[in-house]
Amino acid sequence: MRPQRVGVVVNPTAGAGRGAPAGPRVLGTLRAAGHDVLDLSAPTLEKAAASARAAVAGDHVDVLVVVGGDGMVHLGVNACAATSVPLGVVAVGSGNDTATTLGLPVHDVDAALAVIARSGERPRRIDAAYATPVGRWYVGVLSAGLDAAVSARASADTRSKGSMRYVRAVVGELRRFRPYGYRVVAGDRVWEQPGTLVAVANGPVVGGGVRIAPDAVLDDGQLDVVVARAFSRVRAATIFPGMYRGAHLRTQGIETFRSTAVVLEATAAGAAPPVACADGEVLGPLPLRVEVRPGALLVLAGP
Ligand SMILES: Nc1ncnc2c1ncn2[C@@H]1O[C@H](COP(=O)(O)OP(=O)(O)OP(=O)(O)O)[C@@H](O)[C@H]1O
Repeated sequence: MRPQRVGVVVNPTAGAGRGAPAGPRVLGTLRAAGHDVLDLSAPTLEKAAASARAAVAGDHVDVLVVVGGDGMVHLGVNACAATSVPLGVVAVGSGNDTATTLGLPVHDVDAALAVIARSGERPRRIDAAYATPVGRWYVGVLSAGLDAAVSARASADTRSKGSMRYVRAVVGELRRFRPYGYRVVAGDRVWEQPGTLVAVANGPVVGGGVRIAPDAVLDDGQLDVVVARAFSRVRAATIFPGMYRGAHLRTQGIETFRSTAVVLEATAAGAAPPVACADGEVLGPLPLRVEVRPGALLVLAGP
């Protein structure tokens, strides 16, 4: 990559603190390569997102590099989508689902920087999904089902550590689970019933390796919608492990369909669906409309 203006956003808390040492290494390596590096990091996610967006929108950077997990990719997507500024990813998070899907190095700062340097002149164009009325982009998966409730509970749990936090969240949400009332409209297809899960996938993976939409492709101009009917708590718990391999799609009552736009609504036929999250970050409550914007994002991910 020829010397240019590179904006960098570091999440020092990513990957249980992996982001902290990765930050100075990324900044130092890029500066040593002759780039004009602008550190856009901030003490909070909101401030970092605002400074990244302002730098891209104000034409202060030619490239944006995020250092962290899927949440930082989400931040980068929301700054770079529908612009000509490509996004580079140094994946040091806990899940790194988007980096994995893009075939990027994970937990290897030097290898990630090498990919960024190599792809600088030839970024890859991928689709991004745009959700309204929240006005947010995402690249991975939007979830508005039991998995979203679990991840919201896990993020709110500040007492438990590491994977214990996730285990507690699964147990807690399964205990209180009652099927949610959904109406999903995708093209001329309407799916309306009490259900366990609704996901709108641009990429295939969510939640640190769960292959929720194994056939989703980042640059096919389509969204893969995955819906699951109302399952009992026990049945939901037995289906879950197979989701890491995508085996859930063989389960009766779980369907998938493709569309370029999807509307998700809550109905009174079940409990209120959880607040939706996308790329692992909270997005907002239903109703939501999601539309794929083909080729809206440039990523430094090699050819
Ligand atoms: N200074 C900061 N800048 C950005 N995000 C921050 C900051 N401090 C804390 N965070 C939190 O970090 C979260 C994003 O974490 P990120 O996704 O980068 O890493 P991770 O959670 O370890 O990885 P993954 O999402 O891949 O599992 C945000 O939701 C935000 O709340």
